[in-house]
Amino acid sequence: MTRGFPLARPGMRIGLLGGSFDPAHEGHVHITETARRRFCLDRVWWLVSPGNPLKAHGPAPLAERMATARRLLDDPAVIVTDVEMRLGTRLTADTIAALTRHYPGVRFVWLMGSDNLCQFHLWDRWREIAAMVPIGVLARPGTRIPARNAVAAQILRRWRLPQDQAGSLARRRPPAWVLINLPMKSHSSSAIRAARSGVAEGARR
Ligand SMILES: Nc1ncnc2c1ncn2[C@@H]1O[C@H](COP(=O)(O)OP(=O)(O)OP(=O)(O)O)[C@@H](O)[C@H]1O
Ligand SMILES: O=C(O)c1ccc[n+]([C@@H]2O[C@H](COP(=O)([O-])O)[C@@H](O)[C@H]2O)c1
Repeated sequence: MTRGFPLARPGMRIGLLGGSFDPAHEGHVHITETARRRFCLDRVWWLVSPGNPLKAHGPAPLAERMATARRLLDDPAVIVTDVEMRLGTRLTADTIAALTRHYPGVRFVWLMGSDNLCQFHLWDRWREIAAMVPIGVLARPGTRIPARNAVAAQILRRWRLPQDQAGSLARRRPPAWVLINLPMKSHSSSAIRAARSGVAEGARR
């Protein structure tokens, strides 16, 4: 196994939660716990991104974001990793292709909040992503209903599984996806950053 890469055995079901985690928050923890349970995952990897290809401004340094994420977690089944930086990939299609090559036999599931499903059709080679791995979508305040009618959701509608089949998602041959309704948490990294800069602004006055 390559140095710095998380360990995984063939047959394991691993959820991939990609994100800027700038910073990580309770919302991430909550959807991770729900995804683990509902999709019967052995592990969830938090792929701390070197930078979202669709976001104009770069995030805080990667090491800082990883350290904050690790402090927040209390579950050995959730691994915080900078594997995208190690692979040299930023685009999700490239990351998934590289991980599938590196970890033959591992069953990866891409995880995302419903806000991301709303703009999934803007991601690079999004149809390839849907053809490579099953996708688990977790409801997020404000986008639970819009996500059902999102462009990608419409195009992929015949591969959508009912929620009561979520436990089989990792075993499914892609395309396959599920939208999970859960008690939603409104935490967001941008709100945390805005609150911090408001505090810093106040302190300067
Ligand atoms: N409160 C939440 N409920 C559901 N999904 C969430 C929540 N917060 C984050 N996510 C999902 O977690 C993944 C990583 O999120 P990210 O690191 O971008 O945090 P964020 O809070 O969405 O950041 P920002 O506010 O800067 O956009 C994304 O798929 C996002 O949809
Ligand atoms: O590959 C793409 O085109 C693409 C476009 C937007 C977002 N993503 C990925 O989606 C994940 C969530 O991104 P973010 O910045 O909203 O946390 C993260 O892993 C990004 O790399 C990927």
